[in-house]
Amino acid sequence: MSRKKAARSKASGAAPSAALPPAQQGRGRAAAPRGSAPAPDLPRNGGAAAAGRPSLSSSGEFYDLAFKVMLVGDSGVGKTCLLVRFKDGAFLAGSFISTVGIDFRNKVLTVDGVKVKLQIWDTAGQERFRSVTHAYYRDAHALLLLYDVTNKASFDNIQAWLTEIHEYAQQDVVLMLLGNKVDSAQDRVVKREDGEKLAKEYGVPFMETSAKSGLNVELAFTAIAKELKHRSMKLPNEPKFKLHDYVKKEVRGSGCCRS
Ligand SMILES: Nc1nc2c(ncn2[C@@H]2O[C@H](COP(=O)(O)OP(=O)(O)OP(=O)(O)O)[C@@H](O)[C@H]2O)c(=O)[nH]1
Ligand SMILES: [Mg+2]
Repeated sequence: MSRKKAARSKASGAAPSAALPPAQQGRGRAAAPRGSAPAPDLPRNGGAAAAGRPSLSSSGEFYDLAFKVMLVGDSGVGKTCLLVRFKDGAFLAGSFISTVGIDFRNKVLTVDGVKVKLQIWDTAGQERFRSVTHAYYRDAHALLLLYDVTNKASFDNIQAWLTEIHEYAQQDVVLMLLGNKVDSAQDRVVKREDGEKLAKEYGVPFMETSAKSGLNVELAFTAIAKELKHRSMKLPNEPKFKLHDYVKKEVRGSGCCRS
């Protein structure tokens, strides 16, 4: 199978739900040594509170399903800022503090009346932490792969990231490509059409985001949560959820600033 075809095949298939043990709730950081197994060990089968028994998150919120989402991409593309925007509704302005190792935050969303907890792992984009990141891929139910629209190299590296994802992530992982920092219109070097073309080539949903303005940030995580929820609890007579169609319908252009 060619790399492109292989990467494309990852975007399809069913992702199971997962229960998070209480120890993995809340916020955490783990800088695993080279090649070691990651701290979180989320079951890929079985589903959280699968038998209608909700679990309680560390913030006191009940949830029905829990999934692990990973943010990946070059250093500086805005992974940490995207997570902070989603979790806290704020933008981390000022000097850039590169992530060391790996960090996570939890957020519970309501998706079609179901409480879905996302445990979101923020990885370090720097090359020297790559082996740490590799160890976490296998437990991820979804991956948000980011590039920076003001940084051509980060876009050119997307193919290498997809190869890595193909190598280390589960075959049925939900994948989405995000072109971040669209608020910096004057510094843009990657056109939206180029992002769309690449995403189409690999068969993955795509949207442009801004951690600064909040554009499409909520949507990116909600779309992932919806896809994972639908894969794990398909109700009888419920129409099939189509992630690509949902993203196309809901996505906002960079001309406006709605989150
Ligand atoms: N204008 C603009 N700047 C952003 C945006 N997102 C992040 N930044 C800036 O980009 C820099 C890097 O952001 P981070 O979120 O720390 O980048 P990262 O991908 O987590 O980087 P690593 O932790 O090294 O992998 C910071 O100076 C942010 O303020 C955005 O949407 N718009
Ligand atoms: Mg970071």
